[in-house]
Amino acid sequence: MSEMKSEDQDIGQQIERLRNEIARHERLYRKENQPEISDQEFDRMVKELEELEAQYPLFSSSESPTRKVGDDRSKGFITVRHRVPMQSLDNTYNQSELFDFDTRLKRLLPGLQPVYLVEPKIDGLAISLTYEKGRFVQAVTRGNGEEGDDVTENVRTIHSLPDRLKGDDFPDLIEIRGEIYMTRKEFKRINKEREASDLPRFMNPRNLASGTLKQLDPAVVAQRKLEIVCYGVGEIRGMTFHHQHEFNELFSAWGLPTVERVWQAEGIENAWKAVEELDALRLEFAYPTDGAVLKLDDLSLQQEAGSTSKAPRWAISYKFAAEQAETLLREITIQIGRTGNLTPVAELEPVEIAGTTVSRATLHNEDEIRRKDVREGDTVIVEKAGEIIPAVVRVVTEKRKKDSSPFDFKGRLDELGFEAERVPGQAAWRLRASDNPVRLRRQIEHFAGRQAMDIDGLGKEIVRQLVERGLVRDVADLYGLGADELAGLDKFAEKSANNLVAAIATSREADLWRVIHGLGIPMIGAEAAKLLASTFGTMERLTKASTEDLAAIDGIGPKMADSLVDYFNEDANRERIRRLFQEAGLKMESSLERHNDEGPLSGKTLVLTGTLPSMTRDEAKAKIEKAGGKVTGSVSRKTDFLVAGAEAGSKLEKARKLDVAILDQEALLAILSDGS
Ligand SMILES: NC(=O)c1ccc[n+]([C@@H]2O[C@H](COP(=O)([O-])OP(=O)(O)OC[C@H]3O[C@@H](n4cnc5c(N)ncnc54)[C@H](O)[C@@H]3O)[C@@H](O)[C@H]2O)c1
Repeated sequence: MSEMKSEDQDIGQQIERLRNEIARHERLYRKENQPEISDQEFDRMVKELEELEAQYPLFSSSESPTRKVGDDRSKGFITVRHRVPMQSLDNTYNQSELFDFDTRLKRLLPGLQPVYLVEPKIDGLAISLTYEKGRFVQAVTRGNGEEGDDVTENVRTIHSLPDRLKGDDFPDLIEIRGEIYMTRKEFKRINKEREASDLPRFMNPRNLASGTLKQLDPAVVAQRKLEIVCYGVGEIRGMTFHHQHEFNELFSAWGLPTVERVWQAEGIENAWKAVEELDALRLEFAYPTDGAVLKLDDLSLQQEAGSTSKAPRWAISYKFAAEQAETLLREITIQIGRTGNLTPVAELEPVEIAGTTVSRATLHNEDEIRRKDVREGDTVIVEKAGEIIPAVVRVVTEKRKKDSSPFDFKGRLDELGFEAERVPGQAAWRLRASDNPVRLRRQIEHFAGRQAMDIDGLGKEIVRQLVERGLVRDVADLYGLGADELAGLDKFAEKSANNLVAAIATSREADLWRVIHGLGIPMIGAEAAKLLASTFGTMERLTKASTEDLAAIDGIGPKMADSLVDYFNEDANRERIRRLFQEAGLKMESSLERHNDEGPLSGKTLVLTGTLPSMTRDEAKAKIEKAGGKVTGSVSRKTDFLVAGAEAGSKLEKARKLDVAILDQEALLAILSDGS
């Protein structure tokens, strides 16, 4: 009996761990647009959870990610309820499961002779567009399926989306369901531009499209070209349809962008042929695709089949698998990150995957190693998808050597002499001692990098020697280095030493955001560093900010705010910043759109709309910014004032709905004159 109990406990814990891990990846994917793992790996985790929940119904829960749609809602947007919920789709990567779907449907709908519609599965973000009497009125993201974010203003920047539908035969109201995406060409263009301005690249078109759609300023959205494809409907009032394929035909007639090719297939064998045809064609489409969607064409049969809490029973997506290869895992090494995070890495017998040679793959963390039971000397399946780093998918257990034993993560850290601890509530381990030489090296390399202080000539090899010889124990020591000390390093000429001293000296003038990013504060990348620099202007003000001040900034989440406050509370970090300022003489000021925190509008967010009697919008914007205010493009709960001129439209309505204070030109000028 007691044995049963402990087995139950183990399973319960396993399920809980898996749910937490899935929730973490959902957040990374949907809210931060920075997935760590491939979609296929994510789907495998969900499947594993589904199987466990089916086997142990005791632990099933309506809150489980297997029953709920992943949530994309974010701060700064108004939430809108969908008239008809937006669901997910069941998915499979395997042909026999696709045929099982057909069998299940036939069991559910006896006598069914299915006609399937096979459509490309666009890899973007789901969107619901409301048209009233042929006029576009609102765009809402999927959100949690029941309610999503109102992104109407951002969606209006999409040129290919008509404001008015063509023709004159429209329903009174229709929710059109589609997918927002970015073309590969536009993705490449933006990344190239970012590289030229020394900004980090985006990972893939989906992440970039998703980050763009959730920008609070439609002007930024307009600079990045988003596109849209429509394929389905939610609520319809005043028009009747009988088949799914009618939507595609009608959307084209209305001038809405649709998928260029759909297949109508009788029976699952023909549907499978269509899937194969689609796979051969899909790279020619303008949008990224990650699979095919099979839907019953007959709408009355769709209704009869119904849906689960997460997905319809009458449709399924077949996803095209990422490329995989089998190879030998020689050794598991531990990589030290700049924040002291310890990541296990699989050192592999080099193998060719998707045109590149792969010799290392991430194992993510201790829990992942345990979950997959990956051991040194195992034969493993490795996968590379898109631009995501290669990952070990599973072990080929039949090829496992008899004498192998499970990998002991903690034991390996002890062997390596790492003083480390598991970060509370996370799967990550982090070094406790900040003076670990490898961590110090990573910190200095990061500090000197192009994305941070941009110190030319301070490469990995020099850093290694500086640390080994004890010349640099902290980044602040770099500024005390003399040319003679540097000239003493191996293979380092006098001229290079002088150049390096000069480059280090120049970096004293670097903008504050480079210093913030260079410090290597966990979770704070270059983009966040820029936001912080432009908001606070000086390091002194930033270090005094409270968690609430920080979290109130658009683009700084609560976890980032906590991380900053933790960093500035640690004595060693305060001392580092003091030395950088007082001894090394770093300027630590920002010339990014400087913030006036004493002006009458300091800390306030304003939106301009309509025509003002005697000021252009640009003039008004400049005056507001000079007074310390910020001007954004759309009204949200964070807006303090709406400045409304003549012919103010939907923004005025929205401001009234949200109880945002409304100013006319006179009232604005009165506030501005308070400060002069
Ligand atoms: N890599 C990660 O860390 C990570 C994390 C979370 C989710 N994900 C990915 O997201 C998926 C879950 O997201 P999901 O619930 O949106 O499921 P999904 O993307 O697999 O399928 C449902 C969605 O497909 C879209 N779609 C595209 N073309 C369509 C068409 N022709 N007809 C109908 N719908 C179409 C719709 O937006 C719909 O909401 C996972 O399966 C995984 O692939 C990845």
